[in-house]
Amino acid sequence: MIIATNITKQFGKLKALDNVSTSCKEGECIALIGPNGCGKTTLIKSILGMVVPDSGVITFRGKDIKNQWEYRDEIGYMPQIGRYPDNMTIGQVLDMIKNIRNKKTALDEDLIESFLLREILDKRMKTLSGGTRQKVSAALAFLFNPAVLILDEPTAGLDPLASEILKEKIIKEKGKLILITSHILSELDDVVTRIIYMQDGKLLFNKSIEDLKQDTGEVKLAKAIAQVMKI
Ligand SMILES: Nc1ncnc2c1ncn2[C@@H]1O[C@H](COP(=O)(O)OP(=O)(O)OP(=O)(O)O)[C@@H](O)[C@H]1O
Repeated sequence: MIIATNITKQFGKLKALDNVSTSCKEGECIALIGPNGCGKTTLIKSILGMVVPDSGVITFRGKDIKNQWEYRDEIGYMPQIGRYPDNMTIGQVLDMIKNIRNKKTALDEDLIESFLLREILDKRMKTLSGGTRQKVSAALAFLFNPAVLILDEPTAGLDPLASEILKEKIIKEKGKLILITSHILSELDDVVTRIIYMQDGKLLFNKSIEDLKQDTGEVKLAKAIAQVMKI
């Protein structure tokens, strides 16, 4: 569904992405992990067309995404830090995005309900706590029932109950392509089917969970990855 081939992106002297290649299929839930600054968000933003790679090709359903935008209709994106117009209320933000997307099919308002956002629709974005802002971002990512979900640190800032609600929602979306970055590996245990580990802009390994657990003899994802990193 998404294929990245030899993607390189340099910011000044820093190689944020160094010849990264990978492919992501429908139905996969891929965890993109690695230390701070290893290039995860840059890779995600390259897929979204928010960062233009210096070289390499990214295709979506077989079509080069360069200078394209329609493919983004099929993607729900939850950024690490959602930025919204300060003076707009949650309700106005939701309406604005609905207008921009102008989608005729049914909306998925599960998260609006389960995060109880409907009760605070008239709260202005500038007054929201970090976690509530994250809930708005999550609700927007799922709202248009996209075929692809790209979630950048989705549970950062969410309380345990909200994290669990979001995790349950991700599990419910099985069949879609889900790309998720997280530093909290224990959270990904029941969700993820494949792990991509990045370091210094390079893709260090790319393995299915079964292979990873079999290779290491570990059941817990965090321990399995720790084993691989020691080799
Ligand atoms: N627009 C930019 N201009 C300059 N440098 C950038 C820019 N965006 C990212 N970088 C740098 O590229 C590197 C990769 O950043 P990126 O945000 O992709 O890392 P990350 O793996 O997502 O990190 P984290 O886990 O902290 O979210 C970092 O060193 C970062 O400072």
